[in-house]
Amino acid sequence: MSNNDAVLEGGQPLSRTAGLVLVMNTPKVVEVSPVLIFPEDEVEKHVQHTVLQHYTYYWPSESGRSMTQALALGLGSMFNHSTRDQNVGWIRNTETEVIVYTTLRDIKAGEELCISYGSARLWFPDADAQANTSEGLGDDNDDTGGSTLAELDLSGLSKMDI
Ligand SMILES: C[S@@+](CC[C@H](N)C(=O)[O-])C[C@H]1O[C@@H](n2cnc3c(N)ncnc32)[C@H](O)[C@@H]1O
Repeated sequence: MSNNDAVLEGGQPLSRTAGLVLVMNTPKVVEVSPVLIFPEDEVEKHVQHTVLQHYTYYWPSESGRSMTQALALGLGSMFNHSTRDQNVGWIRNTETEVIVYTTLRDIKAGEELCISYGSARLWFPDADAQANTSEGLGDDNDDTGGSTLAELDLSGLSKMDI
């Protein structure tokens, strides 16, 4: 059993597709996902024409262009997005080629773990934003058109040793 087996399990959360649910109270690092990096030419020719585009993260490229993308292996591809209550932050480590996912607040066992896909427009109807509407909290993020997970600015976590 790996550490991840003890922390996360599959659930049926927000999107009614797969997601991740916490099985113990508030660990700090909930997942470290190695990444599979797609160079720019592969992104242009292949990735952006497939469902993989909905799972990949922007990854810094040698050329400085932003077309390089990375697929998180392990559980990193299974986090759903929350507009209302993101409880997990993430950050790339480009040296070790992993994405590290870290709790942002106390989280109880049984809660869904959600990251933010960033401020770009979402490419799916946001179940979390719709929940906001039903609670009278407004709905300003039910957009479509974006495609790739964007980076969250996590000051203070950028020097993690993982
Ligand atoms: C990175 S995957 C997350 C895992 C995905 N739920 C699955 O079953 O494979 C991104 C996809 O999850 C779904 N998703 C994530 N967050 C969502 C949300 N807040 N509302 C609705 N669908 C969501 C969308 O279909 C999106 O394309």
